[in-house]
Amino acid sequence: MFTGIITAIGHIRAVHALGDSAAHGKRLDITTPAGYLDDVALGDSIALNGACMTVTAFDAAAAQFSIEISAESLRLTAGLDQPGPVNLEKALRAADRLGGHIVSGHVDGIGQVSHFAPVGESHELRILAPQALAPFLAYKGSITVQGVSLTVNAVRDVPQGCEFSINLIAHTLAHTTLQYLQTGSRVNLEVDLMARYVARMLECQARPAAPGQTP
Ligand SMILES: Cc1cc2nc3c(=O)[nH]c(=O)nc-3n(C[C@H](O)[C@H](O)[C@H](O)CO)c2cc1C
Ligand SMILES: Nc1c(NC[C@H](O)[C@H](O)[C@H](O)CO)[nH]c(=O)[nH]c1=O
Repeated sequence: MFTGIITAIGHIRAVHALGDSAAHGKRLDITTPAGYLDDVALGDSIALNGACMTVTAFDAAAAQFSIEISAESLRLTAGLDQPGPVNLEKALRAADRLGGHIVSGHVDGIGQVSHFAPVGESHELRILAPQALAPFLAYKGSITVQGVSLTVNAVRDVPQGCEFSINLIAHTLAHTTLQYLQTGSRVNLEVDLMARYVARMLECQARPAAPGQTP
């Protein structure tokens, strides 16, 4: 479990093939700010751009850790197959403040930036999401973009899917990789857990109960 409050920007320094075909995953070597791994142990979960990964090796003194990403996870996520900056979040501890919203670390879909420009003292970010995620996007609902917990300010259905808009404050840009986004950038999306349950309840209510089924 995560909250979507990014705690550091790391860097994917090396991407190693774990086999010689597309069915194989990759090992990523990631560096972090000094001290970031001091409370991390082998097997801990760290989200990379919103995708939960398991620490398979680490050197806290060198501020470096490795994860293995499966071919399946590579297929379902964006940007984790190449060197570059990544948003990092360690898994939630019971005593932590829930500053964002509840995030599982399972990427639900890949969106594409359709607009990113300054507006007043902040920035407007618009993202085109796949049609399958449209039922989970709502005005003032929560969404995770590249692992960052954000508030949806507008949603509209378009022929290619569902476009939503977010207001990004300077603090969020400065502390996340969202500062590097451009029109056309692909981003990992995770929809709000509550929206997922509401959609499922509505789906079940619309269906007649099976014979012998009790409420
Ligand atoms: C606790 C947890 C740990 C995970 N660890 C890994 C991992 O080490 N490697 C991987 O390829 N996928 C892992 N996943 C799955 C990965 O996050 C998922 O495939 C993508 O987010 C796409 O939905 C993990 C998921 C969770 C919830
Ligand atoms: N909800 C919005 C946020 N939230 C704060 C960020 O999640 C946080 O700054 C980031 O994870 C770094 O720690 N920020 C926005 O700019 N816009 C929102 O709607």
